[in-house]
Amino acid sequence: MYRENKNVVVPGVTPEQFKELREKALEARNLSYSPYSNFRVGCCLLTEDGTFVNGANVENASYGGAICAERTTIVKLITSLNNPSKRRQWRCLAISGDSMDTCITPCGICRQFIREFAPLSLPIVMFNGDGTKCLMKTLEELLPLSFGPDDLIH
Ligand SMILES: O=c1ccn([C@H]2C[C@H](O)[C@@H](CO)O2)c(=O)[nH]1
Ligand SMILES: [Zn+2]
Repeated sequence: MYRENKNVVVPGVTPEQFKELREKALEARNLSYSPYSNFRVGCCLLTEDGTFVNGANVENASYGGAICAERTTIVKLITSLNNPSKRRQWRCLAISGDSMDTCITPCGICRQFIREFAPLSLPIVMFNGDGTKCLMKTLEELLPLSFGPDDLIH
């Protein structure tokens, strides 16, 4: 099920960019504020112009207020852009948890949040704790038959 990292080829992502995505997703866990779950998650998003945006999960004393690493990262990207046409120019999204055995996968809310901006073909790379294992799926594979902005046109 999991692939050896060295064999992973992500469409549209150079091997150098892949290494950087992995490093930044793992490193971003250090930014996590997760005193309630003690479950750190890091994320890194690569855009079409080669920009890397990172983020981590931010929890709250009112537990339901937690924001996942993926949504932190996406909100950082969207609110950093002056040019709205860049909002949808995503190349790859990578995430990492601390588990060495399993590769973390995005929750349902985050899958839908990614769906708002990314193409269905977006590669999503999911790493284990030290980046030696990873899973790669497209957004469409993680969120089949999805509902998105275009569906609101009536
Ligand atoms: O893909 C995931 C899954 C969980 N979390 C966070 C939310 C919460 O802070 C903690 C435990 O669910 O992990 C993420 O950031 N991303
Ligand atoms: Zn989530």
